[in-house]
Amino acid sequence: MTVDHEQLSQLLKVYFIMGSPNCLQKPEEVLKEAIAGGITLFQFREKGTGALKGTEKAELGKKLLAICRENQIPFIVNDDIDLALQLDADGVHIGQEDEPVEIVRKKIGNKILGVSAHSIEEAQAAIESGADYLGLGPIYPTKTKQDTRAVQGLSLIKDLRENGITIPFIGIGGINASNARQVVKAGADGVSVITAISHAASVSEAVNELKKQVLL
Ligand SMILES: Cc1ncc(COP(=O)(O)OP(=O)(O)O)c(N)n1
Ligand SMILES: Cc1nc(C(=O)O)sc1CCOP(=O)(O)O
Ligand SMILES: [Mg+2]
Repeated sequence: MTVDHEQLSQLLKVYFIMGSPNCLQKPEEVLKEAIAGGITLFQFREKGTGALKGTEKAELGKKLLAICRENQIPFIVNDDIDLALQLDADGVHIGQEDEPVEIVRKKIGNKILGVSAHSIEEAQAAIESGADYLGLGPIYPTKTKQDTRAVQGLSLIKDLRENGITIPFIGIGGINASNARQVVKAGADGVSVITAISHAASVSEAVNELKKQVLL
C-alpha cells in the first residue's frame, strides 16, 4: 500500500490501537463498533497481561484484518513484522526498542511504516531510515503501557513542527475527547487511542466524539 503524506495525514486522524487485553468485550465487536464510529486507521497490538501468543494471536489478527478489509480501514501490526508479512497487513509500527527501522523497511517494502520517537534526534533518524509516520508519546499519563518514556506534554509535538519536521505524526498516551483537540492544535495530524475507545460505554460514540475534536 503506497500512501503520500496527505493521505497518511487523513488516515492518522483517529488511529485506534487494540488487542485482546484492552477489551471489555470480544475484540471483533469492539473493532466493528469503532469502525462504525469512524476510526480512520487500526493497529493490532496484542501485548500486555494475558496477551495471546502464536497461533491464537495470528488467528485473532486474521479476524480483525478481515473486518478492516470489509470496511476499507488500513490494518497495521505492532512490533511483529513476521505476522504483518504473514497476514499481508498494510503496515507495521515499531518503537526504539524494536528492530532497526532500515531493516524493517527492507523487510516490508512499500507497506506503511510507523516509528515511535521521543526527541527531535530520534524523529530525524527515523525519517532518514524510512519511516512514513511517527508516534510521539506519552503525551499524557497512561496506565496502558508500563514501560513508557517520561510524559511529554505538548512540547515535543510543537518542537518537531518548529524544527521543520513535516512528516505526518500522531500523539499517543492518555488521549481522550477532552484533550484530543489540543494535541492536534499543537501540530499533530491526529491521535492514537486505546482505552478511551476500547473501555468506553459506547465505543462508537467515543470515536465519534474524538473525531469531532480532531477535525478542526
Ligand atoms: C501509533 C503508535 N505510536 C507509538 C506506539 C508505541 O510503540 P513502542 O514504543 O514500540 O511500544 P509498544 O506499543 O510496542 O509497547 C505505538 N504502538 N503506536
Ligand atoms: C501503546 C502506547 N505507546 C505509548 C508511547 O508513549 O509510546 S503510550 C501507549 C499507550 C496508549 O494507551 P492509552 O490510549 O490507553 O493511554
Ligand atoms: Mg514496539
